[in-house]
Amino acid sequence: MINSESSLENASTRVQEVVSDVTVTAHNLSRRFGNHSAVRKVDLELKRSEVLGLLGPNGAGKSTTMQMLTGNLAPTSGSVQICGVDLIKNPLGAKRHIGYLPENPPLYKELTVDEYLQFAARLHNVDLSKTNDVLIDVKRRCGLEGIGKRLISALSKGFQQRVGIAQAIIHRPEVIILDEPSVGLDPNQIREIRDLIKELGKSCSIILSTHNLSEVESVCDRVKIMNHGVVVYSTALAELKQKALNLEQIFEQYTLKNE
Ligand SMILES: Nc1ncnc2c1ncn2[C@@H]1O[C@H](COP(=O)(O)OP(=O)(O)OP(=O)(O)O)[C@@H](O)[C@H]1O
Repeated sequence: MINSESSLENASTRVQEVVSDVTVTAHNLSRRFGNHSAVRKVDLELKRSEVLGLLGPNGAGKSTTMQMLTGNLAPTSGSVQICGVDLIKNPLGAKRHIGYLPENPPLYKELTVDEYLQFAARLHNVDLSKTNDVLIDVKRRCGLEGIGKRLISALSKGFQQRVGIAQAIIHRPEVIILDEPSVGLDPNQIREIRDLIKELGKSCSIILSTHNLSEVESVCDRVKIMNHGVVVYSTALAELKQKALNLEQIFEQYTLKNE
């Protein structure tokens, strides 16, 4: 009896752990623009410390999906839960757990890095008395030490992207959503941004969108390929490796055949 009770307790603890381990759940997510179906019936689940890549050609529906996952665009149908909070019923509660870098980072380039990050901290309700410490920490994490007084307009594209990521993580969200984080960067900047994403992925859940297969292979644990608004393929990268499958061939197979 004692054994079965304790095993019940253990099972219940395990269930709680499994439940709390999931940070993002999207079910049946769809979005129409007039008659055009931009995203159809996307299901998605993300765990802590997992990096998910959304891969797809132009117009596949990646940005639309991310805008719905971050509460920036209302879905036509479907549901999203962020850390157990329903994004549609409780948007403010859910958004507290999300950091978002949109395709066009919302930078005020006439501000210095520090001024902009202070502004971002206010927007994310960071405790005023902690702002200085938070800025020091986020600049360290994003490799922005020593450039707090520089105007954002004077920074390279790679450093501007770091500032964009810094504003997304300033409130230490559990879920980070990055829309094409390395687009327009040179190879060195791409490597640095990927290293940063890998580092962030150790403690957060990350969803990133990209056209770049090598980006998925170097930073993601799982990939979903989208085409014409639908998830057409989904796998763990470890499984691809184990089966010696080639992501480029799979991408072509699932995105070219319906062109
Ligand atoms: N506000 C909008 N109004 C009308 N159509 C839209 C709108 N936003 C996106 N679309 C359409 O929805 C489809 C999906 O677009 P989306 O930007 O999500 O694709 P994507 O995969 O992110 O593409 P890209 O890689 O080029 O950024 C496209 O056909 C696009 O034209």
